[in-house]
Amino acid sequence: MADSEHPRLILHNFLPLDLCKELEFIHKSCCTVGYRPNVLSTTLSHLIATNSAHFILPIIPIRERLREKAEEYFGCQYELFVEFTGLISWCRGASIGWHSDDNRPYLKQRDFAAVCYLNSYDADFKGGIFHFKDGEPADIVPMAGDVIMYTADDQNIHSVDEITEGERITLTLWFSRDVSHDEDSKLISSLSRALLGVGDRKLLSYLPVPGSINMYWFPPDEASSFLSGFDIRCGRLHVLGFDIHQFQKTSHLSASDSSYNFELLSGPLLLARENELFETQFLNIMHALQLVQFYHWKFSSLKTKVEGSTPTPTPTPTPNVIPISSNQKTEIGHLRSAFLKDLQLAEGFFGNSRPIKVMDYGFDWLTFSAAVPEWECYVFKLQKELLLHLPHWRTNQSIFCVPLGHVEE
Ligand SMILES: O=C(O)CCC(=O)C(=O)O
Ligand SMILES: [Fe+2]
Repeated sequence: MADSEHPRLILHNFLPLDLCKELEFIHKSCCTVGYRPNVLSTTLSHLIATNSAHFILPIIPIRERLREKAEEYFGCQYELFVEFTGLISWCRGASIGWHSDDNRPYLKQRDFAAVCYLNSYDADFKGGIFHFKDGEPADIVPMAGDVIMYTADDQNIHSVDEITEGERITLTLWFSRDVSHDEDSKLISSLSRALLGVGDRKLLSYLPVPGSINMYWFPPDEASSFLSGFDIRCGRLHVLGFDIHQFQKTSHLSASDSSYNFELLSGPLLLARENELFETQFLNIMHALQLVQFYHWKFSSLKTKVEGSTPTPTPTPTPNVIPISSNQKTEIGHLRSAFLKDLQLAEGFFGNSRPIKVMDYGFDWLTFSAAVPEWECYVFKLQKELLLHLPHWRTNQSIFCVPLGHVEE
């Protein structure tokens, strides 16, 4: 498949599709504006910093398998450290010209790259084809579950075509032979700090806390004034048909008073859709977004449950939905114009993808409200697993899968 001048490896169907969907959910719930134009990213350190460290867990087994695969294929058994792990998405307009991945003085420690495609060309986005400058295979059409690995030096100069529609999502890792660039030790110390005393506030510990507002503003150079562009979290909610409403109205909203409005995203919120308000309170914008993304991820199974066609139908609570008053409608409109200054830009950035059309087709609040307890179970289980893993990670100063057997629900 590869020659010795261009060491590279292509693995088809390396990741199961349900895992790809899970990672997509994590990214769409937690990402910030990224390191390149029109790129969004979710780093492991950001997950830790925003009280979402439990989302690291689904990534750990893949990370381990990829490191083993790289060591085996490139002939460096037990020599590699993970230098960086991140979920990365490229939205409309993103591209990268010919480059090697170690092409900056501060990137010289990078020896190998692994890119896992979490969604597919054509079905989920257009453009975004990967090209190697020399050697075979030359062109890689991203397909969910496939992985490419290559040396980070100039034996594997590559480029990615511009994304013209949709959002192209990857899990990307770089490996280094240099232990001083091992990300594990840094992650373990921030994890230890973040989870200190977690036992005392167990019930709150899996609820996300937003990072600073400018991390979520697109384009990033507008984040000093917030006069144009949009908040990516509100943008994601908007393209899925949701608006936000302030839980408790404390004073008259002014769309021009941005600092007041931005604090509002860190406080309790309600979700609205068309002419209805869902009365379940969310802790902040991250919490609301996570629920919407979870609903989106689990849509089919939630729908099946609610419709009672499973052998043991789960009883679902009646959703607390009320009609929106005209005052509330005005307030919702104010929030929308404060956080989505450029509505068209937001729609173009995230829009036109298949799952959005699927959701439009079958939305109902009953199914949505069924997502709330399911989401709680899911994050609580991850949180428990994390707390069981952490002592082992601390002892070994390494992040790895600990065979813990069945973790109680
Ligand atoms: O996402 C890809 O296919 C490759 C991205 C890339 O070349 C990079 O991030 O350096
Ligand atoms: Fe690259």
